[in-house]
Amino acid sequence: MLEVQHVSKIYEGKIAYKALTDIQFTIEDGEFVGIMGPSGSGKTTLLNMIATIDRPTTGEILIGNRNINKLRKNELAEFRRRELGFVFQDFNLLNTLTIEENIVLPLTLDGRPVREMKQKAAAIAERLGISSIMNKRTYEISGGQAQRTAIARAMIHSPQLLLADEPTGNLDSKSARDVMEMLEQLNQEEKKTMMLVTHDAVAASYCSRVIFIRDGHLYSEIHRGENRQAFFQKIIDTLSLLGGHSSDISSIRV
Ligand SMILES: Nc1ncnc2c1ncn2[C@@H]1O[C@H](COP(=O)(O)OP(=O)(O)OP(=O)(O)O)[C@@H](O)[C@H]1O
Repeated sequence: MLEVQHVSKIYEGKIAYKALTDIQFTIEDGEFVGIMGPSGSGKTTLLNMIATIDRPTTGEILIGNRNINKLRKNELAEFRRRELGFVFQDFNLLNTLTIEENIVLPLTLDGRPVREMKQKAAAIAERLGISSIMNKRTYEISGGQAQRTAIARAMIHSPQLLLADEPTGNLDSKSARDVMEMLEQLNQEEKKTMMLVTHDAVAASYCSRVIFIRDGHLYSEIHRGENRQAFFQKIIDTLSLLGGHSSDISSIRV
């Protein structure tokens, strides 16, 4: 599904900075993978390249067997809109629209018929437990509901790959857990392929695999297995070996 092949990234400037060095990994169809690492380790840089927002200096990225670095600008925009879904820390919802209008936005951009949009929105809202807030505005809903809305919007066009950047960053621990359980369910029951960048070890413990990067290098990866609590502990242990600031490691709230 996703192949990151020998990817390096140098930010040119007065002093060139190598943010990523020879990163190589694969995400299979239906996997749920977390990316962790100390602040400045290159997580956002990596995500931006997979999101087709930025390009590697060397190396290739393939999504569903398509080499995204070979797509032209207009092809890229379409690829991003149709094949990828995005969930961000600050939800990125439009305040002037209702929840339903926010959810159908990707289909609106693709010019789909209104009836089809409403049907799809109703189905996904039901799935995510937000049917009752469809006519509300963004300022009338909670953070957890806002993130569920953002997930609904990211999934409504059935993208190949869902990318999430600190999706629990602005949520209290209860809402964070709800959102992660939702993502876990979408992954397990509907086999959605997901990649999540996070500082939050609890959020990462819902993934099936976590890849750690340090100073722009791949450091290690660990697999979850059956027990999420044990996986959380393994994540904490790896983070402490990785170093970085203690603020990078979220407080313990399994
Ligand atoms: N546009 C840019 N130009 C130059 N250097 C950059 C640019 N963007 C990021 N960097 C540098 O590349 C390194 C990796 O940054 P990146 O944002 O990918 O880290 P990160 O792991 O996402 O950090 P955080 O967890 O704090 O968000 C950092 O040292 C950063 O200063």
